[in-house]
Amino acid sequence: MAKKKATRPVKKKVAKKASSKKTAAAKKSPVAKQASAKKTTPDQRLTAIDKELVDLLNRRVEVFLEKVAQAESPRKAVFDVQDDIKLWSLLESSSKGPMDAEELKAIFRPLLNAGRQRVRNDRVAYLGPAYSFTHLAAINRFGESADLVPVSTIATVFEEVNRGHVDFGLVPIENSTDGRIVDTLDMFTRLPLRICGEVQLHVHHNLLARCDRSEITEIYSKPQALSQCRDWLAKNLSHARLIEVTSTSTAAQLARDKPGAAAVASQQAASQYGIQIVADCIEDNRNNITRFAIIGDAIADATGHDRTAILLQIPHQPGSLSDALQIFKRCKVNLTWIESFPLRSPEVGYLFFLDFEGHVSDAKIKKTLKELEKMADRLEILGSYPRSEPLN
Ligand SMILES: O=C(O)C(=O)C[C@]1(C(=O)O)C=C[C@@H](O)C=C1
Repeated sequence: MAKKKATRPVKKKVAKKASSKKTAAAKKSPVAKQASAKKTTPDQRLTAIDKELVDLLNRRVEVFLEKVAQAESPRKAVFDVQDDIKLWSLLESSSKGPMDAEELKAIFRPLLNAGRQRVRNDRVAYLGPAYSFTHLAAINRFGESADLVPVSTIATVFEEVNRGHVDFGLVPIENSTDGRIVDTLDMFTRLPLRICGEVQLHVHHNLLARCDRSEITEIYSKPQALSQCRDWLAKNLSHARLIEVTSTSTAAQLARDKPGAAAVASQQAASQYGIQIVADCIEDNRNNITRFAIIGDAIADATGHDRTAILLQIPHQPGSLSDALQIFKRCKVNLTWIESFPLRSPEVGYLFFLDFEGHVSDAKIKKTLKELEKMADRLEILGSYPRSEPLN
């Protein structure tokens, strides 16, 4: 008897608690209401979840804007690194699956940016220092009033975007004389970032020095810039040592500071760092064009004049690449670029970077991607964005 008396109320209490929880949840959330009303179909429940998510996402942005408006230092509150750290650890500790923290972070990152973009200018990381060609491309695209942030390597541009420290990054991707920019393509294989635009720039190189041409013993520049002027340098300064650095503007700073040093760099770098132009337009190909990629989370709408970029891994066996290319032929899609990379050991085979005319929302691009997907070991869409014309 005593046992029964002791257990019954406990059972009742548990049952009461569970049912009161249910009622509270049902009152709070339409999704919970739908879930508890067992008659709904999965489609109806998905629609209800989506509606609730739309409201919650908008509310999160609104509350974020409220927090910024009330902060003592709004500028600091817009990007408070502690907020991100707190959120990432919440995602790690509270996700019960099926999504893991990394997948959730990929969803939350654009949500954080959506709030941040509403209260300030775009922050754009570029390969610096100031007046590198990437800086000139960034000024062309984002204007002088954007918050342009110089960083020292291409990898850092990617990392800054990936961490959400900036809205966009600008990196060189391809040059008409020298081909692919390996550091950039390699970063696309490492981080899940999108290409959301491109800028093409006519690149004119100059020889900058604070001494006479005959006194130059060393010439600094980025390997790509030295390569774009290879013939001119061999013909005119064969005695000087060529030294590779991370950018043309880093080279200009060295030419300013080191006796006997020269740089291959932009005309704007010469005036910024107070160095004479010893020779101008020294690029071997007068039509020297570099294409830069704008990386970020934004998805560009179709314009009818677009480009799509993908990463493709196909089985490492005879005929695979030919089969993949046949798909482009069959779907009448014009391929604009293809590059291959050996896979990282211990994997054997190649990863291909391709870009082609069209937008992911075009019927024939959808068909191409569907066909490629059937044969691919890995297919990632890096982005669809408007094609640009070269700027001077
Ligand atoms: O070093 C710079 O100024 C850059 O912006 C990089 C870079 C490149 O890597 O391609 C950009 C344009 C020119 O082709 C030369 C150098």
